[in-house]
Amino acid sequence: MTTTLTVPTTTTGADPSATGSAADRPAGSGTIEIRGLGKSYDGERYAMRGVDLTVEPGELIAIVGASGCGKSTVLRMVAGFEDITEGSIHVDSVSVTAPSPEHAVVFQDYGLFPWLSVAENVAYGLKQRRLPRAEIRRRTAEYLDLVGLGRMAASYPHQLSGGMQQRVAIARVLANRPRVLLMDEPFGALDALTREQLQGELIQIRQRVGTTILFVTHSIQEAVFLADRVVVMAGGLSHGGSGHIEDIVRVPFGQERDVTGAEFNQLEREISSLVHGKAAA
Ligand SMILES: Nc1ncnc2c1ncn2[C@@H]1O[C@H](COP(=O)(O)OP(=O)(O)OP(=O)(O)O)[C@@H](O)[C@H]1O
Repeated sequence: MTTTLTVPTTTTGADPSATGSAADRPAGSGTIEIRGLGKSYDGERYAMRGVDLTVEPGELIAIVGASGCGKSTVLRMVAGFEDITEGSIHVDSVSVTAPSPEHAVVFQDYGLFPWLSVAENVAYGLKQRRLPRAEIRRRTAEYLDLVGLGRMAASYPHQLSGGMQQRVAIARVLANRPRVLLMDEPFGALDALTREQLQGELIQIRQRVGTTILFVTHSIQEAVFLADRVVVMAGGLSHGGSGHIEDIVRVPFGQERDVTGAEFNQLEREISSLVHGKAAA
């Protein structure tokens, strides 16, 4: 990947001209506080344990780590899909106990309803929430425009490429104006070029809406390219212990991130060493 894109270093300020963005919310919205979080699936062994993390409003945090260390478990617990065995999660001081459009997830497999048009997919959650029709129409158009699919509103998912389907999935979640956006390997099913393109688009979307994002990825390069901080998880049941946070690495780069740059590659290597438990190169 040779892309050089503009990335905000501190992103608490959403584009104030963006209508319906997180900028509409009071200052300080979009905080995730995770304290002493642990999960046991069998009531005996902990898949992950002792996870402490505060995500600031507007921040993009990437979670990386070897398979089985508990990345998705953490994300699913923040989403409210999994019971918390020990510890707590709060989003804007509200305890997470169940799924909610306030902390919605974009998954790798898009999850669109094939029998609904693109616009109907985006409108679906808004209808469930019984928003007024005019508001549903307005938001659907606004968020489809945000992801560059305003002209595809009447199409059906099978008529779209994988990248376009994932953009619809992002629009559908953002139309609910969530406090936090959770993404579990969202670009993992895409070819390399489309993945690169969607990474760039996520940066632009983020600049528009300013939503806090928690992003799980297997790609260290993707993490360093997108994130303000990279959470490195390690361990896990297959290593005879519990998954845990090994380190949290701040990405010190400014607005331009060149994935071919020496400093970028050095940080990738350092994070890779943390993931694989080796001394930094
Ligand atoms: N529903 C479940 N029931 C029992 N064990 C589970 C369940 N979900 C996950 N686990 C176990 O919890 C541990 C952490 O799984 P998790 O999917 O969170 O890891 P991960 O870091 O996201 O892995 P990967 O990178 O492979 O997606 C693994 O040992 C896994 O087998």
